[in-house]
Amino acid sequence: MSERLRIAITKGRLLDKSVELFEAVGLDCSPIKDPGRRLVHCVPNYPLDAVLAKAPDVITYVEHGVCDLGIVGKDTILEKGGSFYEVLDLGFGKCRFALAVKEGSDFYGTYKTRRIASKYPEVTRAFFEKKGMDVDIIKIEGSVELAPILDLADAIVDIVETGATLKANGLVPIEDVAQVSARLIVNTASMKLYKDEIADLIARCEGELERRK
Ligand SMILES: Nc1ncnc2c1ncn2[C@@H]1O[C@H](COP(=O)(O)OP(=O)(O)OP(=O)(O)O)[C@@H](O)[C@H]1O
Ligand SMILES: O=P(O)(O)OC[C@H]1O[C@H](OP(=O)(O)OP(=O)(O)O)[C@H](O)[C@@H]1O
Repeated sequence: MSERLRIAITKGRLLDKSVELFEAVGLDCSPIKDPGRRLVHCVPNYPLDAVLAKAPDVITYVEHGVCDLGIVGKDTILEKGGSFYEVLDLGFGKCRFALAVKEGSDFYGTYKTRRIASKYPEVTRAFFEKKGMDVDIIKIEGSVELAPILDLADAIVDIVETGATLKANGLVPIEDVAQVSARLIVNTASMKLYKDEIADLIARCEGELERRK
């Protein structure tokens, strides 16, 4: 009798593509496709329960072992960090972190300490530390593009997918910070305790990702 695993899946953008991948490898995800307000769903034909959570909480549940696996964006992993195995790049949820400024501004030309607004202060801090630049970082919770428009910041570090939001708000990306996509992560103890069960799910996903190439 194989153990019943529990996976935390990021709600929102990544949920549909996660369901698509699991259905492609034979898991019946019909309960998850119409979740309503229910947060825990059982996959009827595979020993897996799905927990629908906010991105940073996926990492928390996997790190604490209350979920054996998780699907979360590389952006959240870079921002929050943590102790778990990152076992697969799932190939969807593709976007990137970029440094962006108001069109026409000379970000690198000034000698004053620059102010950077971001929803991802740790990613921002690491990026500028690597460049040996001292910056002031202002944490913004969303719609980060407002910060340079309101002259709160000289630049932002934010997620860019199509570039439409930057363009619509008169901002331009001047440097890429990191590539982002959805990742499958695994609790370190679960990887040992449920090696065969986890290996089966990883192998199924790897096979499907190979077929998609
Ligand atoms: N254009 C995008 N904006 C934000 N996240 C994106 C985008 N494209 C892909 N992603 C990926 O989707 C994941 C979840 O995005 P989603 O919009 O569902 O939640 P969120 O914006 O991070 O959270 P919330 O807006 O609820 O605070 C992100 O962590 C990222 O990995
Ligand atoms: O390059 P684009 O295709 O325009 O996508 C990038 C935008 O998408 C996200 O906004 P969203 O409103 O989804 O999330 P937020 O609440 O974090 O701003 C992100 O914060 C950017 O603003």
